[in-house]
Amino acid sequence: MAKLLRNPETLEKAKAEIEQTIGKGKPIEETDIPQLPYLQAIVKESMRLHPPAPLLLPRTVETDVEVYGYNVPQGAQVLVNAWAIGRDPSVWENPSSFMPERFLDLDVDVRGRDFELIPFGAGWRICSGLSLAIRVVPLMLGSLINSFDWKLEGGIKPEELDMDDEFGLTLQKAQPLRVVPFPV
Ligand code: HEM
Repeated sequence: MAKLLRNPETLEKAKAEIEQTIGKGKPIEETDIPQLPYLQAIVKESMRLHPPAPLLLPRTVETDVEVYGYNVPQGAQVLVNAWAIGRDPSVWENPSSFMPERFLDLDVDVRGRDFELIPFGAGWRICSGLSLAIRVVPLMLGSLINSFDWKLEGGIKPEELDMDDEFGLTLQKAQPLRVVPFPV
């Protein structure tokens, strides 16, 4: 929601997609999500820039291994920086720009298959709530977009909205998002 209020033209495009596909103000069902590629692209782009678990979960190396010329000894604790991977300029064009459009023609998924986008981790210990989350997050976001018009509180302009992250085991928005909903 913060990304959309910071980028009103993206919010308008998402709204238009939902209105054309489902109808203004109508409730969205889980089965509608595959028909909403732009909404899904917004979720991917938000997770690329702000992965909720920025360092995934720590791993311990079982045996000595060499990775790209680096020796990683048995017993070492390894943290995978999904936040940095999502902003790597050698992988992503204009990495810090919020551009959901980049995913419309890009076959990159969040299910742990494409290592450039791993908000749910990958491998044996991949998030076990992934199937639930990838259904619920677009459903929730789409419902918020289609049920209300949104305004930033206190006359704040979109470009003034603070988008800093606060780092920890999970990633939080440094400043809370304050918005006023208006029923459509
Ligand atoms: C947008 C929502 C979510 C995100 C981005 C997310 C992300 C993650 C990440 C990054 C990990 C660590 C994976 C790794 O280190 O490779 C993880 C683990 C886990 N997640 Fe999620 N998660 C989400 C929602 C959920 C939900 C809804 C549930 C449960 C209903 C859940 C349950 C778990 C569990 C149990 C683990 C530990 C798995 C293990 O260590 O074997 N997550 N999640």
